[in-house]
Amino acid sequence: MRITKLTTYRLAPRWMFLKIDTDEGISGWGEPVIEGKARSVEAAVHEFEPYLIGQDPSRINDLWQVMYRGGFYRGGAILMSAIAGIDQALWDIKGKALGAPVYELLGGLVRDKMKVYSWVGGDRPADVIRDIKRLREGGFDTFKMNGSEEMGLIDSARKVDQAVARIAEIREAFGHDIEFGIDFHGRIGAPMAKVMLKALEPYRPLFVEEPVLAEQDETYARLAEHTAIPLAAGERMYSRFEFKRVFQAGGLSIVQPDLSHAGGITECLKIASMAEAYDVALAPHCPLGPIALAACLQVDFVSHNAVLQEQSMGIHYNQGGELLDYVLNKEDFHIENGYIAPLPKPGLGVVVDEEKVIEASQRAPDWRNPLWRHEDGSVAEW
Ligand SMILES: O=C(O)[C@H](O)[C@@H](O)[C@@H](O)[C@H](O)CO
Ligand SMILES: [Mg+2]
Repeated sequence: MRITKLTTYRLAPRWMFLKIDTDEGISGWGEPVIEGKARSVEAAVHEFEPYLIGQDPSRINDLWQVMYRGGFYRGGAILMSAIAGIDQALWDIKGKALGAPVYELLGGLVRDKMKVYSWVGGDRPADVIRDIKRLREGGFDTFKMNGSEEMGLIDSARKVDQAVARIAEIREAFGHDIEFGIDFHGRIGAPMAKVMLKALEPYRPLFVEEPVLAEQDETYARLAEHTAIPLAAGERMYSRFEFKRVFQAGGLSIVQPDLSHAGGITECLKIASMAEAYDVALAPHCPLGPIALAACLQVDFVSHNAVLQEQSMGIHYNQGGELLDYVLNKEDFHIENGYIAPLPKPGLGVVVDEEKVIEASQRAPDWRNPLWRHEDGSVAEW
């Protein structure tokens, strides 16, 4: 079998799908994207074409190394996302060619069902309690929400208290019938992270995510010494070479590689195994589309340390497109009591509605993340 063609489709809300065709009529789908920079990833995917066209798609390990090492310069959000989507599509082809779901090719299931959580609230969260009530009716008992709005490197007790009061209210409304993680998007620097974690501790969140930015990963170990709350990060780390630093330094209890950002299934399996050796849990990041989610699930279902799976149903980013809009086998993605079963179909397990994808890609918006500024006019982390 030989690779004949790579076709990319940018789609609402902020996704990109990749279709890889072969000369034997089997095609695979991947989702290479960085939110807000879809066109850059698209260019990177097509720059890999000369390395891929005419090659045997079954040699995923070799093609991965060719893409990673063959260009001299490597790593980073754009290149690793391009490799990620290509890698997913190659696994999809392999599974379809062999007539088996990818998790079977990886040694088989390590669990029967995977815990998923739901996002609640937006970037400036309000009405969270009402939304949690609604989502609980759909079976969810685990949630993630943003922890604060913009915060200065040194900021007021008032701002900390505001953020904490909301969490306190949620805990009081639901007691320990629900679990929630709090995502700070790196909005608080190291000095305020210490204050915030201490104030949040009595409310026992499941985890606190990106209390500080990934580029300050040396801080995680110090923060972890001051808090009993498990710390999570990883959506902005792109390879095992970056993850190795946080494993060695310690501090993270949960790593969150993104299957569409960190080199795909091939790379994330390795990151998952490294995490297991350090007793660190895995919770793949996935505020993206169905192919990205299917790729995450392949890794979850073969990784003993996978504890939680993010998914984007109803997420505030999904404006103009929902998780299953381009999926024909929607029933396979059914979530029951907060769990999803292994996707049964060969390959990644997603039957893509290609006609709809082609049609919708004609009017794809260019999603951009908001630019926030502090009161004094300086740029804030969003
Ligand atoms: O944990 C999450 O889902 C993320 O922090 C998510 O909110 C962002 O990564 C967003 O996708 C950036 O455009
Ligand atoms: Mg996050």
